[in-house]
Amino acid sequence: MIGNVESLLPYYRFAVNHVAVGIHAVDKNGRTIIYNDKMKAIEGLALEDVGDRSILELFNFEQEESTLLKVLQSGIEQTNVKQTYWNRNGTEITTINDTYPISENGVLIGAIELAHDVTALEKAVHQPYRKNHNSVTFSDIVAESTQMKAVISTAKKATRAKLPILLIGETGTGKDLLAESIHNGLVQPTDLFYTLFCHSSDSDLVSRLLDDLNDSEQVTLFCERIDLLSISLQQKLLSILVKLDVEGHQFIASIGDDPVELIAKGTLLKDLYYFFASFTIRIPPLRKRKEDIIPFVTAYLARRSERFGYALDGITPEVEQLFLGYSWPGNIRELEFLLDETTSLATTEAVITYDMLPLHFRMKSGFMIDDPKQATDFIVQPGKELLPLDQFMREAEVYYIQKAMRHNDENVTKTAHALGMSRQNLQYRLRKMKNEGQA
Ligand SMILES: Nc1ncnc2c1ncn2[C@@H]1O[C@H](COP(=O)(O)OP(=O)(O)OP(=O)(O)O)[C@@H](O)[C@H]1O
Repeated sequence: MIGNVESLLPYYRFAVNHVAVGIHAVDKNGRTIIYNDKMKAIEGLALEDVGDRSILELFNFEQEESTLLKVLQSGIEQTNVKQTYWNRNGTEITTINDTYPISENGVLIGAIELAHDVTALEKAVHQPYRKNHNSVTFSDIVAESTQMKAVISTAKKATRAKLPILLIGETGTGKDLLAESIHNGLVQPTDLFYTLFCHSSDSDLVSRLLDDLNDSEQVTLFCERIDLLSISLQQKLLSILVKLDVEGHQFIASIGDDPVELIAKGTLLKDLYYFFASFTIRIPPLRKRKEDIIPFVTAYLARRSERFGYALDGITPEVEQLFLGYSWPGNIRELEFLLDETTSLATTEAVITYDMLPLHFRMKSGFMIDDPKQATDFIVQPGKELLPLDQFMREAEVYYIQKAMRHNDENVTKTAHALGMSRQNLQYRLRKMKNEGQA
């Protein structure tokens, strides 16, 4: 250090308040002693607010969730910890924190937290393509399977055809993404991409269409999920489309099921279907193109680590097998949400393991194995003799209880609660497993 501490104080003060990292230091009683400008900006508080109060009073988190307090109590540093909480103004904050104990002459005197604000990034990654990028293109679409490659190649032809386009696919298969990519790839570009969200309960939305679309502009009108509009609104939409149908506009619509079935059920107006049906693209559900699952996971993790600098860059073979076996009724959207949920809890892990997956998914993926052959393979292995049922059930019970205990940090009370049994009952089974050498 050059110069004495006193003369350096103004420099330290300046540095602390201009650095882009939130700094919060507390003394050994948990009282705030440093709270810099960036931290105020992150947490929406002022030093006067922080003054004499302890951390617990200021924020709505439980004692065990405050890393500053944990470090103060344990004396052990905690780095790369992600925290999402609501401050006293009710604002949601997500930070990645490094928290260190501060000691002098071997005695713990306080703790300091360095917080990187990732609130905005966290929100942005939720809808990674559509909300983030101004301009989604075909290269943003994961398409490893032959079916998806065919979809992209047909969609590219549609950019030249100057015909209305109908996108057919289950929820979450990527119809919106494809519509935007088509718009951005149009050989004769339009001025505006306008989405008509047909699942809004606002019945005026169709009426407003004519006012919203300015005569002078050429528009790509994407009518999202026309099958969710009432038949009378579909009639109204068709009459507007016919009026608008002049050279230069591009019309795209999407539906969530087979059009013949929708028409038969009375949820899709035949004439509206004919208006769009000149160029039809079917996006298959994810369970029919499993080759896209792992590439999507890889692309998702790469994008995330690029943004946050996380180490998480893969999944274990066990998770891969589970993902490939599951039927994904919510398609890519369901996979994306699952990855959001799993990675938002990750801290320093390098790969996603089975134990990191949310319990609801582990439960349901156990029952919703898509391929019955694969489901059988877990239990009935070729070339192996079948176990008697009661032995199989005993082994399954041991396996399930061990997993449940691990998931609940070996806490008997929590595990018993999660398994819907009494503490005594679980303790009895654990003792029995131990005596039989299974735990
Ligand atoms: N092939 C893909 N590659 C990358 N991301 C995808 C792909 N398919 C879907 N997604 C992502 O999955 C999410 C759901 O996609 P999208 O909203 O386009 O589905 P959709 O078929 O329009 O669903 P809905 O019918 O419910 O509106 C989006 O975040 C989208 O970016």
